[in-house]
Amino acid sequence: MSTPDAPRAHPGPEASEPVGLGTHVPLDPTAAVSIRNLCKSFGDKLAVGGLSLDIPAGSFYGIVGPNGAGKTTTLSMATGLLRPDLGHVSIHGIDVWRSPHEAKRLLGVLPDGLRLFDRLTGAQLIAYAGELRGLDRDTARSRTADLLSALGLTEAAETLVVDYSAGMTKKVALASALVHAPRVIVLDEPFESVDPVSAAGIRELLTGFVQTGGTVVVSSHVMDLVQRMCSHVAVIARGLLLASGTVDEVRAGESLEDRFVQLVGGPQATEGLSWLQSS
Ligand SMILES: Nc1ncnc2c1ncn2[C@@H]1O[C@H](COP(=O)(O)OP(=O)(O)OP(=O)(O)O)[C@@H](O)[C@H]1O
Repeated sequence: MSTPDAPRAHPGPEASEPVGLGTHVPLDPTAAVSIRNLCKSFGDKLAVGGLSLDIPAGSFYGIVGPNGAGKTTTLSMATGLLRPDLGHVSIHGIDVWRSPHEAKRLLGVLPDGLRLFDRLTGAQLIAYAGELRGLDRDTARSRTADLLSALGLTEAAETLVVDYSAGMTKKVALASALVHAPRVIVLDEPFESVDPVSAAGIRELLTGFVQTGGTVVVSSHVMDLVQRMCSHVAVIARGLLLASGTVDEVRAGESLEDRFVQLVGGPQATEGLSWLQSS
């Protein structure tokens, strides 16, 4: 069996066949996140069709794929938010669906489209999230102040979350996911709606987390960002894993964006939109 951070596949440009670990390979307890044969359908729609992946501890792992590829569904199942039809996931060796409380203690999750208690102030929301995760009040408050400062939200600490902009809401949700000091942070599109300065601050925070041994898993559509920020990447499409490994292994000498387009298929034809041409 290959090591957790070995490349899982290097399919050629013509290949878009699913790759990955066989369903018989057991969960890897040394991986930060180990996923085996995850499947999920919504009615007739197969969203995730048997996906297996090991995310090494200490990696900054990007999950990329076109719209509707199954990224959110996979991350939701991997973090205990959505029950899989089939398959297993462990976080540092703890089975997410057999021991959800234990596994969730290790996880900080920023889901896509998260609903927050937006009638609380930013400071109240983060401290509340900390207390829900078992922190005592003083620790929750002092970590809240640290996070507000790190994310540039100190001035908005006493503002109701309902009055936050989209980017500020994203940042306060991120702070709420970090306050209990998880070992693995999973973020679905964390930079959406976030201005470039705030995005740089979030990147710095996440990079620092990885440097101290934590693991970050992030889904994104921005290939350039993933190429610069992540150590590893998995490409998924149609609910299947197409390639995974270190960013350099997956992009194989090309830009990640070019490699991504080769793997998932070229741009959609726009000939049918001739009526949209201005001349
Ligand atoms: N609750 C749901 N009910 C029905 N279909 C769903 C549901 N959630 C996801 N799907 C379908 O499953 C497929 C995968 O969706 P998912 O949201 O996981 O993709 P994604 O890769 O995160 O997409 P995007 O990049 O656009 O956010 C899509 O075809 C989507 O329409």
